[in-house]
Amino acid sequence: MYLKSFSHQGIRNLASGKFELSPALNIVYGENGAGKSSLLEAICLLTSGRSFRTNKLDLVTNEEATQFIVFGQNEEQGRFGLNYQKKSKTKLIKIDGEKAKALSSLSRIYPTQVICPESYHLIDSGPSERRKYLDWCLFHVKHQYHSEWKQYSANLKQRNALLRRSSKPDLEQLEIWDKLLCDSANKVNQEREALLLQLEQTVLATIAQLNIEFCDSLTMRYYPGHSGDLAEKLRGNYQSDTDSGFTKFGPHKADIRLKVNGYLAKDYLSRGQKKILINALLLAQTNFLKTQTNKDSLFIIDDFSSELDQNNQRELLSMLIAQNNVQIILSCLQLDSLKWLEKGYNNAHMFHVKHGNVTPIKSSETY
Ligand SMILES: Nc1ncnc2c1ncn2[C@@H]1O[C@H](COP(=O)(O)OP(=O)(O)OP(=O)(O)O)[C@@H](O)[C@H]1O
Repeated sequence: MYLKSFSHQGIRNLASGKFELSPALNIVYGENGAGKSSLLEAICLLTSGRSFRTNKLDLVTNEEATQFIVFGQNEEQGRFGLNYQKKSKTKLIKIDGEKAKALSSLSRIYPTQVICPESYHLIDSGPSERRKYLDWCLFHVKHQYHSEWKQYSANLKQRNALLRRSSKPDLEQLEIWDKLLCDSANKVNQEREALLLQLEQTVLATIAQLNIEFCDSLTMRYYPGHSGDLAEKLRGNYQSDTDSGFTKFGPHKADIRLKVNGYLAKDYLSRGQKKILINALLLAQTNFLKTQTNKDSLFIIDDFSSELDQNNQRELLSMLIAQNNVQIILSCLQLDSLKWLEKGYNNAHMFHVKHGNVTPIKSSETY
């Protein structure tokens, strides 16, 4: 299954448009400021309900427009889309003529991976990016996980509300909420830990396929957001949790400890090496998903040539193309850097972007 066609209206500097996509490789090219990232962002909004550049949808909406609309079509769902209204801040999601409540119904259709300058947060930033990485897999692989996580979040919210009610801990009430929180935390931790063990094997296999020797010794370990027993940890911190009005320990603070040669990847690897590892981590997720659920993925790569050197670009793109389960949409400034692809850029669908206008171009005319 792949995204066959895509249409957009009211997105940043882009003029409205509709075009057909290739199930394999799609190349978006054009000068700086033409609108390439905006186009990729629009596709990402359709397939994940989110932008990879901002969480403020007002910024994505054309400055003179009151709304944006993105629509796509595939064989299974028919037409599906997202409409955002700037004034009321409402999002309307439609899948095959039916209204859907949550953005998650869009992201279930196409598991979407994005490689962009912000992807590097996965290694360099705090734990939340790594939790997202793990939860992304769980979301697509284990359907019950979404409700288990929602249950944990609801319990956490209640406990935090209780902490804020008074400057003295309400011991009786806290005990009740701790029990519920620990039960739901156990479920979340068990799912995450089990999945990470499996995922680590796929990551190592992908690293071997991509010949990333500096990552031979990579380990991925789950840290559940506390040491020792969670119930005890919570009990030992009643006063400090009440002072801050926030629960300090639990799966909402979990992390994946990524280590190479025994050191944290963020402290040990060079910037270039981190980029290569992140690509392998994302590619591994895609492979994992295929083996677990038979689902195909969409891979969005923004500003392809600036992110990796020529050799690594080739390794990554060749491997993505060889997957057969990945639809690729990449943007670049110039096509020269992709001339190593087979004649006609592997029959890619090509899109030239100029001053916000997207024009499909025959690949044979540009090669
Ligand atoms: N809400 C908006 N409304 C109208 N135009 C916008 C809006 N947000 C950004 N722009 C403009 O859209 C243009 C396209 O930006 P975009 O980042 O998509 O370009 P790009 O082709 O990816 O450029 P680069 O190669 O330099 O990364 C920019 O000139 C930007 O100022």
